[in-house]
Amino acid sequence: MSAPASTVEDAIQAALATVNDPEIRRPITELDMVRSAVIGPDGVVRVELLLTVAGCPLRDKLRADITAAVGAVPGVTGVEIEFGVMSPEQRQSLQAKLRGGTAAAEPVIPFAQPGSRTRVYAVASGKGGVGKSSVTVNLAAALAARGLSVGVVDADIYGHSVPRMLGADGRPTRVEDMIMPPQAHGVKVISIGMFTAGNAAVVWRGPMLHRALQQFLADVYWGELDVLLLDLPPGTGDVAISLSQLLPNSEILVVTTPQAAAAEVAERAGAIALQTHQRVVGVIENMSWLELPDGSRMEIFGSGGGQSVAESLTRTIGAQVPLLGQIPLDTRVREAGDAGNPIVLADPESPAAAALRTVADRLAIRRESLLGKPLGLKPAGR
Ligand SMILES: Nc1ncnc2c1ncn2[C@@H]1O[C@H](COP(=O)(O)OP(=O)(O)OP(=O)(O)O)[C@@H](O)[C@H]1O
Repeated sequence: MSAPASTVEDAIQAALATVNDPEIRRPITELDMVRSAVIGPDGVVRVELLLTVAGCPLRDKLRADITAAVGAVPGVTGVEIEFGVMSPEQRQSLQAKLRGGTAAAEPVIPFAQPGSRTRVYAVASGKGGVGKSSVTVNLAAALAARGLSVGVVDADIYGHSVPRMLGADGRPTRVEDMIMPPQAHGVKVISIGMFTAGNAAVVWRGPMLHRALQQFLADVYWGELDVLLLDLPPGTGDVAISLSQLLPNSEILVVTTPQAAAAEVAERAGAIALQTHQRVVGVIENMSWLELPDGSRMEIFGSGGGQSVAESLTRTIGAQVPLLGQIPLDTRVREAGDAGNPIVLADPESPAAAALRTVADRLAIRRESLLGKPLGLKPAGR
């Protein structure tokens, strides 16, 4: 005996509502992508689906998910899907919907809104090459592996290496003037490198950098993020200042090596927080030592840099700045980064991965303990 028609149709709608758009990660029904879904007398359901863009690379995934969900409804004998494309008006209304119903003329940065629950960490270093990007991608992957919703902005305009290190080499898709970020290892990533041709160098002045960063924060559809990490360029440049203006509640993570010369410049990068009234969440020492086959440690870059930056920032800023972790030198960190599979995932038992995970745990624990409460953080030093 077949079920009454209305019940089957309700069940089909309910099944469609379980299918998420793979990019936007919200149900296709909520996004008005399902134009029609009709069951014929033969039990075959014909679904007309509107894609956001014609060349949508995720068409096959949508087809498979819809077929599985609708095909499982009792009484359904088959599923046929016809793909169409949204009109400019439909895309505009989708964009307004994603922005929370406001077709804002001015770009709105969701993380800067009162009550935003997203923790924003800006990863800064004094010198280049200390492993800031490696630390950023590993923290992002470790936090995502804990089940948090994580985004990364590669704001290292001159040395953008985050997409490669995360293996996120897809191009962002556009819905009107909204940008859908590629994802890898559960992390949403956006980088200036995704908008430049090949390996072209970007020579931008302050106002252009500011605008690019604003666009990454406002025009990218991030969804509800638990954590947003920003990989800043080394030093105390324009991007750090712009970020503090765009996201005054962002917190700074300082990466240094144990070397005294690196530590001195790292202190300067951290001390910028005094002027920008940001909080410095802690210091991460990278390349701390190399473990030799006999188990002893060779301190290639000396020792004590991380601790000394933490102590000096604690004094300068007048608030506790802890040393969050020490990451050993390990060729596997580089190899994993080169392969687009961060070491916390590629070799989770290695000492470097364990040290990175411990730092990620400390960052995530702070957020979970605040879950459900407005953050209301007082900027350090005020
Ligand atoms: N703990 C580590 N052990 C071994 N190699 C590492 C480690 N950390 C980083 N590296 C390697 O060192 C190089 C520099 O690292 P990375 O690009 O992350 O630095 P960065 O501070 O972001 O540099 P820049 O700011 O100049 O882009 C990379 O080749 C990376 O793979």
